[in-house]
Amino acid sequence: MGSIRLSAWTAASSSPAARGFPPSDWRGRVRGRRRRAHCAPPSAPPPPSLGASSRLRVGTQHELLWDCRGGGLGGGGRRDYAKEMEAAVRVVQVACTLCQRVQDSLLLANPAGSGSNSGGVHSKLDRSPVTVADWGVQAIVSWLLSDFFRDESVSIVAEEDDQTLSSSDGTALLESVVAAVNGCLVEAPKYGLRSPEKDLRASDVLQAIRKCSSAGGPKGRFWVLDPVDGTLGFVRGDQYAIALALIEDGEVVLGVLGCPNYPMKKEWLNYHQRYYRLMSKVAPPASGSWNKGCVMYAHKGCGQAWMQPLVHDFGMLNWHNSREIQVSSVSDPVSATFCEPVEKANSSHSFTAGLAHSVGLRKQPLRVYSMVKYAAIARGDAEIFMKFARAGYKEKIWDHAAGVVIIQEAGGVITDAGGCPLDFSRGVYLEGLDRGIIACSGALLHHRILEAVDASWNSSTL
Ligand SMILES: Nc1ncnc2c1ncn2[C@@H]1O[C@H](COP(=O)(O)O)[C@@H](OP(=O)(O)O)[C@H]1O
Ligand SMILES: [Mg+2]
Repeated sequence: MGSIRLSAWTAASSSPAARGFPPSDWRGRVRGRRRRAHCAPPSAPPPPSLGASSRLRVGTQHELLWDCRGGGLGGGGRRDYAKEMEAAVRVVQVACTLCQRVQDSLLLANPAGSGSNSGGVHSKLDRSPVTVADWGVQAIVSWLLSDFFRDESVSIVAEEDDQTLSSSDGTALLESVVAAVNGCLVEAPKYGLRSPEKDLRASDVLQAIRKCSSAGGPKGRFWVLDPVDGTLGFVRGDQYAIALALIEDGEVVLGVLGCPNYPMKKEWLNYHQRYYRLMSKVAPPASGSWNKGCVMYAHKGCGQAWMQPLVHDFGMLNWHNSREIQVSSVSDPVSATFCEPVEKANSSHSFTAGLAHSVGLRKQPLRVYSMVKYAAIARGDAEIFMKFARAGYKEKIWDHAAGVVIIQEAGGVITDAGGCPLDFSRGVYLEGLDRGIIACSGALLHHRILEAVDASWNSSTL
């Protein structure tokens, strides 16, 4: 089982970030594979004082989440995506509930969380795990978004397809997915959403899953969903995320990250881990008994990112519980913490160890499953995220879209290793990605990591 060192999380500052703009020699300057010749410098978020006055309004079903001046309706012609954000946050909250229930039952069936094929964990063609939660989340997100935007066509790019469920071997699995979906949709009103008039049938669920077959691209608007990001963490009772983003004309305009095992305060992580390990041995923990997770969200150009607790079993979604998040102000490598995937098959631990050494990072890396790493950077729990996949691996847009916009709006910087913004306009893959992904709380650290990559790339085995 992969290591997770959440208990080692240090008290990195979450005070307002020192947000430098990228240095002037920002453009891709590197040799090496996958290098793009030119790219625009990454867009830096506006300082918070420049028109980012926000307030939460609570009221009708379609209330605004905030008034992001300058980016709001009628403000400089840019849309504020309030309706879309409202829908996305509510829908991700429902999805988190579904995931928590499925994870609880998986752990009850298999307390060791070995990730084996028993207890409802199945294998995809690439041998990665998939569970009822992956299909269940995809079905409810598809159904709820389509219902929320009744008059508009909703286009979704998402990770799962319906082949396994539609096959003759998939009947029992499909039944489990349908039960999980209906069990959550019936509670949609407490999240401010509509329930279906009657339970969805298997064919409705399959149709909702199938509907998520958009191929993305440079034009138009589509949602991007990773129903359970970090499935390995999910089946091991560890961190995972539900990631939903909206892309318009190739740009991520809003992102929502549901992190059901990532508490509102990092100090609670320790407690969560111990509690969960203990409880999963004796009985399924009542998901609603305490607020163990959070949902983060941001929209492009607002200069702000937000976090709210998960809605628990006896609660209702309440926007007043949201609070602003910001990246860490730490810019000294000695005090900085970097995170990376748990699985070294997903990112070279040896290469990042070399980078860490040359930049002067002293702390042990935090190895965390899923886009919770993006959440950690956005909230100031860590300063750096690095991912260097093996040559030939193509990163998918759903693994990054939501996290990228949340980090940027919280004050961070994220690019590929050549300093170019990630390109979400070219289908389901991040085509043209130069070597790896680097996210930092500030431009200074980011610049130093890029330089270290340049200096060590040619002698690496990547
Ligand atoms: N060989 C590989 N190299 C890099 N990333 C990979 C990979 N195989 C899978 N991944 C991606 O890494 C994600 C998990 O991220 P992490 O390693 O940070 O926890 C997976 O998301 P899913 O779990 O949604 O499939 C998957 O998209
Ligand atoms: Mg993923």
